[in-house]
Amino acid sequence: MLKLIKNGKVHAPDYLEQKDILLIGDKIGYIAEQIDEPKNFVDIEVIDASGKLVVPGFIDSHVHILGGGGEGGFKTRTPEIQLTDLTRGGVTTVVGCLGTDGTTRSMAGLLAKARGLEEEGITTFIYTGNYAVPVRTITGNIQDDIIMIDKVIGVGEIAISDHRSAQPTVQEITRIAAEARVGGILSGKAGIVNIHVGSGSRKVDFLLDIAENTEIPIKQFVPTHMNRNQELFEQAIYYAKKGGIVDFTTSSIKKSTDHGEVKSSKALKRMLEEKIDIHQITFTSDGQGSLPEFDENGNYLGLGVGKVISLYQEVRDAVLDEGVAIETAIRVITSNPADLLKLNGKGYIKAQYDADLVLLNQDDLQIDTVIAKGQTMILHGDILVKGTFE
Ligand SMILES: CC(C)C[C@H](NC(=O)C[C@H](N)C(=O)O)C(=O)O
Ligand SMILES: [Zn+2]
Ligand SMILES: [Zn+2]
Repeated sequence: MLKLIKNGKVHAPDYLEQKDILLIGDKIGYIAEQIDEPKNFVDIEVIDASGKLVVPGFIDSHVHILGGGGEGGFKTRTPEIQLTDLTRGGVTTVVGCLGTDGTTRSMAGLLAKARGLEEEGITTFIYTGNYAVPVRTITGNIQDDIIMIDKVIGVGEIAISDHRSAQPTVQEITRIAAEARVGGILSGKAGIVNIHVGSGSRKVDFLLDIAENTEIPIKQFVPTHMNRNQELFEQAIYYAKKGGIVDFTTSSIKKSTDHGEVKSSKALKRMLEEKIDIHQITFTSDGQGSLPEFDENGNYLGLGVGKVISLYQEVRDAVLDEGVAIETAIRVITSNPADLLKLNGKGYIKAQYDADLVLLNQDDLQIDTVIAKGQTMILHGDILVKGTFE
């Protein structure tokens, strides 16, 4: 199947100005000043991108695709994701994870859901484990999961500094990172440890300790929710200046009880003002994850549900409200997760890369068209492909 995307302003994320892009099957074939349909040739679908920006498909590297939650009892177990929850947010690659509940949500279920979404048209990966330590794997061993199961790219989300964590020791987190790292090395994967950072006073002290006192590189960890309250966000700046990766959660509880969360778009702006390298920053949505609230004694107050749609909304706010350049801001949901998680063929508009693209209206930066693995999922605002049960 051939698709020709004409006249778009391309942010690959580097700005390539106006280019035509020829998609060949599920790959980007050619990018050139001008590509015209030959006469008397096979059928080519032409998409006119005049007045549009063309950017790489978005990567949401922390989504509870199987559903999550449960912190308020069984009725608060959140619903699993549907395909268009992802594609409406421009997401063409997702990394699924489990959270607090590793009993009624299993790794087998997470892998099956990831495979289901892949069959429905997007690219999926998963982290093995959930909040708990020891890590509940598929094969019984972290290294074996990463080496033997294609979709497993690392471990997570492992909870620290949280009243819902397993209260792991630094040694336990070190051992998990060591196993993930070697599993990654032996399989050509990132072997990243996705760390859930709670509201506890120890913040990411564990990770600074490990980076300081072991051979584990600081970039083996991706600590998420680093904008969940002001004091953690201040440490995020310090942690990034030590070379660490910082991930901000774009879904938000409106009235957060944690001394107020820092809106992701504002967090990004502040990090750039602090001269942090953009390549160390990612956004994830925590989609379908629960956003529970607890009082200072850890009593449950209520919960919301994360939304994938917030991922790009926060990037758009960073551009429109905080004055961050689009080719900078877009990196946090395209080339940065692709590079950090070693997602081959993802995150860039380049020949031979996967045909994952999003077209944005030039005037309001709203999502217009979404193409995943060469298939048009949304065209000029119309949803063309829905999930099996949508
Ligand atoms: C960052 C805050 C607002 C949300 C965050 N969500 C999760 O970690 C996922 C959730 N526990 C689940 O298992 O579905 C939290 O609970 O702290
Ligand atoms: Zn979390
Ligand atoms: Zn989560």
